[in-house]
Amino acid sequence: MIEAIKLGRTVDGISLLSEISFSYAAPGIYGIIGPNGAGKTSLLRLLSGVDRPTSGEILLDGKPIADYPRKALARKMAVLQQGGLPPVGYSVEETVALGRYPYQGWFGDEQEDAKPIIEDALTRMGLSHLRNRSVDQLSGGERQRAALAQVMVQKPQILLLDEPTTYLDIGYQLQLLDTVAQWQQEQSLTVIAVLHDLNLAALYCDHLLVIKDGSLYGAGTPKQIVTRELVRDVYGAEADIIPHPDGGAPQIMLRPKLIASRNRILINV
Ligand SMILES: Nc1ncnc2c1ncn2[C@@H]1O[C@H](COP(=O)(O)OP(=O)(O)OP(=O)(O)O)[C@@H](O)[C@H]1O
Repeated sequence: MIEAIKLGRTVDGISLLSEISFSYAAPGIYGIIGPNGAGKTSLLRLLSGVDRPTSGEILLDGKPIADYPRKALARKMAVLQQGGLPPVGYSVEETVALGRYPYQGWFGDEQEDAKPIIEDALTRMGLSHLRNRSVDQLSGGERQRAALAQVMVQKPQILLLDEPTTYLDIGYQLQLLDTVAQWQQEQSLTVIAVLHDLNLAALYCDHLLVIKDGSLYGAGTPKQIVTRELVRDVYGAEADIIPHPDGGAPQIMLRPKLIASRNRILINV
């Protein structure tokens, strides 16, 4: 269980986040949405323990996150950073294996045999054939999949994802989110994901948190949250909302101001 209590963060006198509270007790996929600069990444950095809140606190299974030693925290929580892995010169397999560090002693030894765990992650992410390739020779999408394989072998209970579909084409966006959703169900994970694409957020998330100007704008199921009013108030855009044919998740049909007149011109050409 992860609980945020009146979280706030101020940097150099500027408030980035204020009074953010929520509590995720059950496993599921929890999305964080909001416009550019709203404070989504800042919130994720607080949840992961990278940054400290200037007010409020985060409890992980009832204990303040700041009280967890680094490796103990890493056994509970893994983070897929925005942009995935830095392009360092390790092979894909070595990079994925780095995810086992919370289980290793001083000399890199560990009690469990990690090989099958690493093998499983490489297979699931379609990386087996690239195992010996240097990470800096991967495409952006392959690097993102290697980053997910790395956090998979970390075997967390909570997975934080910051824009996991960046760099991915639509096929790989679905593949990555399907993998996360399957993994979430198999392991009863709590996934907290910052997502820009509202249609994907509505399709994959059980619950959405909307951040606007550093404050909580709304929270609820995708059907409650993804509305015409949200698109207008939060993003300043006009849209129709259409239920997805499979399951009815709300999907956004954007209505740019110029498109109607532009279409008329194109029809006349
Ligand atoms: N260390 C910092 N010092 C000062 N301002 C910061 C710092 N980190 C972030 N900000 C500012 O805080 C605001 C929120 O940033 P954040 O990255 O959390 O937004 P975001 O919702 O993730 O945005 P995006 O969707 O564009 O990635 C932005 O205006 C950003 O410029």
